[in-house]
Amino acid sequence: AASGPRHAYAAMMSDPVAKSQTMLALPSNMVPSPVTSKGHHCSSLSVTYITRPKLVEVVGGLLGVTKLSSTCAIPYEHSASDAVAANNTRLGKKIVLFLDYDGTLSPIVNDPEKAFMSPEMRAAVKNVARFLPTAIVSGRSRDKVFEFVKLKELYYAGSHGMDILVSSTDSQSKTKDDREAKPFQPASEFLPMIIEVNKSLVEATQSIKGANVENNKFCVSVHYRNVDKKDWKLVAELVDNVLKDFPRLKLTTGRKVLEVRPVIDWDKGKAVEFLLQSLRLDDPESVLPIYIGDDRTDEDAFKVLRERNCGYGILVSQVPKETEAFYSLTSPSEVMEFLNSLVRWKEEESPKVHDQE
Ligand SMILES: O=P(O)(O)OC[C@H]1O[C@H](O[C@H]2O[C@H](CO)[C@@H](O)[C@H](O)[C@H]2O)[C@H](O)[C@@H](O)[C@@H]1O
Repeated sequence: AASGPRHAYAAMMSDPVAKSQTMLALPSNMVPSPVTSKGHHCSSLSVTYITRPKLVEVVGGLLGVTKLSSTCAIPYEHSASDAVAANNTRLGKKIVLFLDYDGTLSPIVNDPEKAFMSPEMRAAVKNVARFLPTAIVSGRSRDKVFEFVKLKELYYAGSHGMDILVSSTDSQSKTKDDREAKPFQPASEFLPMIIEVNKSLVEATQSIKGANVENNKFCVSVHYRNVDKKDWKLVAELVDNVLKDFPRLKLTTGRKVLEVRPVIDWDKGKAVEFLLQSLRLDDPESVLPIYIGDDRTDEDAFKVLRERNCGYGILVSQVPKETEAFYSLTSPSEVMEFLNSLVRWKEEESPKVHDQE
């Protein structure tokens, strides 16, 4: 999913939201039912599409409470053997949560510097992290996303997973130097190049009203949300022109944003695999990863979970989209409700933990 069209304008136009508002209407025959996809172990359909299950179905399905109407719902067969394990889900698995930031924990706003999460959302994330290992996986730089989230108890993967901090006490590595947490940065050699391309992109787009370049440490975002639509093509051409001098950088797209990043084979999906391994949570028999995200780059993570047949992607979207996710929620506020549902369920499951606090 992360490898898109080579040219910026083609990438912009392949974004269904950018193309046409008329595409966004939800067909009446698609409400509400679960997501299905080709290639999954329990799918009998050949087309990937997403529809909108009710929040209660998402929560119920993931917690093994409510049986969904689809053959692609939940692997209930695990419940009998595993339910006795302490601190586990009703499916007998420990849930690990991966959360994208923009559009998932915070609403999309015009100014990327003002994409604050609400205090209520922060409380929900803090609460859920009391019970479940929780990681933020963002396209922002790790420092920037931490400034927004401000929760020390989480794991953070910034720059689309190219900057991951796992505390040494949680990681597999046991050498004495590991007392200090060290970030895992697979694109570190690209740092000087990213500084250079950031400068070139700022210069190239400075005359375009509303264009905004954001340095995300190992990748750069060129925002066109506030650019007059007639100038989108120009923005794309300018970005393409800059990239001619940087053959080791590639382009991906997000929501009204062109993302410039190293050509290395690393994305949010790889970051999820890395975190699961580092946290020793990569046993699919005992761990159920859940990844919630709204963007195209989150598809890499949904795909990893689907292909490993070990967890569930939840797409945050108000409109039907092709996706590798398994469920969808419509907005950050539904994400918050979902997190609060997880907390309530964990509190019911382990009243002693709750009472002690
Ligand atoms: O992986 P994410 O955490 O979702 O980051 C993806 C991009 O998110 C931000 O841009 C998006 O949100 C902005 C604030 O709501 C909005 O103005 C912009 O149009 C969206 O694309 C962030 O600013 C980018 O750098 C990230 O690449």
